[in-house]
Amino acid sequence: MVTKMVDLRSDTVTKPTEAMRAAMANAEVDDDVLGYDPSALRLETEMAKITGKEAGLFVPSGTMGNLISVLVHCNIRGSEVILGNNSHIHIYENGGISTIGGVHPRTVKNNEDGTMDIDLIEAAIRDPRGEIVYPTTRLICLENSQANCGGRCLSVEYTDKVGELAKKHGLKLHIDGARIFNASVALGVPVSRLVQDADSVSVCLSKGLGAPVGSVIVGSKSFIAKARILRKTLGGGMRQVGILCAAALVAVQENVSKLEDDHKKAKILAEGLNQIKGLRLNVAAVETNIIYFDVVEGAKITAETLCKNLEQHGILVMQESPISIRLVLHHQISASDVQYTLSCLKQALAGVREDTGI
Ligand SMILES: Cc1ncc(COP(=O)(O)O)c(C=O)c1O
Ligand SMILES: C[C@@H](O)[C@H](N)C(=O)O
Repeated sequence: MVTKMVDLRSDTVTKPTEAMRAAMANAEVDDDVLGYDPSALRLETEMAKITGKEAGLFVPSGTMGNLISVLVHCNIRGSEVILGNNSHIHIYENGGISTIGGVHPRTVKNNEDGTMDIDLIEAAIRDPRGEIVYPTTRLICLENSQANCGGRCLSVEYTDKVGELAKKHGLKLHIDGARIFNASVALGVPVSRLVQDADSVSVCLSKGLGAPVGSVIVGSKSFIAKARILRKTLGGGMRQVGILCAAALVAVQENVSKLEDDHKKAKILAEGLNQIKGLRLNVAAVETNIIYFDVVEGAKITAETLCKNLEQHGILVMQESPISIRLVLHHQISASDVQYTLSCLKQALAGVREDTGI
């Protein structure tokens, strides 16, 4: 009988803390579509201040935050956005920028470190002289930290270079900052400096910060005014949303300081995984709270079987491919959970044949 649950599927799985529940129960609320919900206004003001932008807008999800941002910047038919081939917007958002917004994606290969080569981004920008045949490039999207590359952090120097490139070509820059706080903590750079050149940022409160719901888009006042209208168009306008914003405010106030511990636990887990025969990963690539590892050919177990084995021991993980598994740390994973996970993995891989050369 499983006596312990260790949920490493994602940092989206956290449950609201008692402080969040109390804040929700006592939240000051009003009609947010009419622009009067005091808790929403407080959260939006706080997020604008933290990110160094003029204004913010609470949205139900990071997916909607990215969609609204892209559609505001690319509001003319035939617009094209340059984004990573391994980006969340391109892979996990149902192609919403195209299916809903009619925006054409132009992907550039994400490097292992989450970046896209600057020269390849520039080469992807359409030549205006070809406008009779080409879409028109209007936006560049970055993702920091870059989830599918293993939670890798984009440096402030790199982000500034992309910002300069966007300005040089009259383009806008959006940052999918679902985990921008993780990047800020890992790099030791304030969020406001990391996103300084961005025209818009979508920040998830429901990931490492542990809020039950929501994201905040930040940008200029005029950008946010357009985003507010589009949020309503998409059905994201909510009434007494202060109930959710009150929990999100607690998350911002109480959980940013816990992110460093998430990263430390991820590193300890990665180093432990690296000692287990049959598993392969790059420990140096673990910069924040996300770990990807492979179950190598020749190990006596497949990734699928290993996930089932772990589940039988109360450990939930995400299988990402026939051989790779993702683990995501968050503030509700303890140091003993990390050790328990390692002991279950060691047990599952015990007896890997020496001749596998792994
Ligand atoms: C990098 C990144 N961007 C955006 C999202 C979308 O957020 P949501 O799940 O709230 O739609 C996620 C994950 O959920 C993500 O990992
Ligand atoms: C899978 C993806 O959509 C989600 N953002 C996660 O990282 O869990």
